[in-house]
Amino acid sequence: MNSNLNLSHPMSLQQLGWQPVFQQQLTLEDYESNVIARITAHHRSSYTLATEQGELSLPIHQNQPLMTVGDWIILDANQQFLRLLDRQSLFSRKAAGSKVAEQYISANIDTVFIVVSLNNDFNLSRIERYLAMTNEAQVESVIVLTKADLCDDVEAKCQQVQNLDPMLMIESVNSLDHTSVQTLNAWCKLGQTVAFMGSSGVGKSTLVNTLMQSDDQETGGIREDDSKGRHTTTSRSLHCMPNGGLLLDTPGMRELQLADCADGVSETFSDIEALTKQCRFSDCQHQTEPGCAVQKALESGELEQRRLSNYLKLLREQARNGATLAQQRAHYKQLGKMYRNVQSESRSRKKGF
Ligand SMILES: Nc1nc2c(ncn2[C@@H]2O[C@H](COP(=O)(O)OP(=O)(O)OP(=O)(O)O)[C@@H](O)[C@H]2O)c(=O)[nH]1
Ligand SMILES: [Zn+2]
Repeated sequence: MNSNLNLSHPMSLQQLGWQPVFQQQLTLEDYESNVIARITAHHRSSYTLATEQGELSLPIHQNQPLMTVGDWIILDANQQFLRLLDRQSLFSRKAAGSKVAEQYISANIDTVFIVVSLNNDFNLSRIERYLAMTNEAQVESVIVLTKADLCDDVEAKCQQVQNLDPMLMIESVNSLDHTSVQTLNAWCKLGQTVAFMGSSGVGKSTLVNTLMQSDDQETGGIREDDSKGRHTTTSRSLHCMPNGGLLLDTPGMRELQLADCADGVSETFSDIEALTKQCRFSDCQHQTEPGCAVQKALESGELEQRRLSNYLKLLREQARNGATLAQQRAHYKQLGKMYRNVQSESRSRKKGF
């Protein structure tokens, strides 16, 4: 398979990730004169689209529906927006500071790899939370347990995860090892759209880099050659994988962490949250305080210790992931600044300043 496929070039619908289920949404006119396009990037005022004729840009207009990377749309022969095709799957989250506005993160992903490392990050409750998110988005998920090379009870841990659900697909890998990562290629076949999620440091970037490397090409990564043969980081969010699959990688997808699941935690542990409202002190830590309704429920057997521990743990993780998110944003900002500085420096040099 050619690893130099680039979404800016003309590609077949199948190569762009078209699935047979979308076919039934097409009209005769679509076949005859309209253009089928997939959104490959979402910019401030436009979308980048991939089509069978090559890349297009579509200005964002207020009478278009809310759309996101991965969406399939129909344009007329003059490349004007006609309609959005019904989605197979959608990741969304509530916009910060708002209770109603939804932000769309990605659409029409076939498989999400939930990446969890076999060392520090290994946590069944977290896996359950990610599964809740992928189920919500209606996406098939595969649990990828990384750092198998650093773990001496891989089998036992895989079994623990399998106990959550006998139907769950689980792969353990060493993300740095090309051969080990090959098992994931079963989900990255021609036209399959995949994405990665998981906490910071579990090995998502490493996995992506290893998977993007074909045997004959060392560059890997989500970089593409510009006309001068240099590597430039593309602003596109969909990338062709050596095996024919499409990788959907956006900051939004990477940031989809437990921090976005506060509601989910409250909902899952609504019994405990109800108890906390009955504690004598509003800032009760539910440890040794007098009049603690949570401790009382523990003593009476109404509440299981395991469940309480899990709840407190998820709350702590949420706080930690929230911090990581802020740190990540600062990091990206810094990178952007550095990149701009390098660019302006090289421009100055060219001008002979
Ligand atoms: N030994 C070993 N190290 C790994 C493995 N996967 C990742 N690492 C290392 O773990 C560190 C973190 O990996 P990353 O790929 O940056 O993790 P990430 O999930 O992309 O992290 P963020 O970019 O913060 O979201 C790096 O030093 C990797 O080399 C693995 O399977 N085995
Ligand atoms: Zn209490």
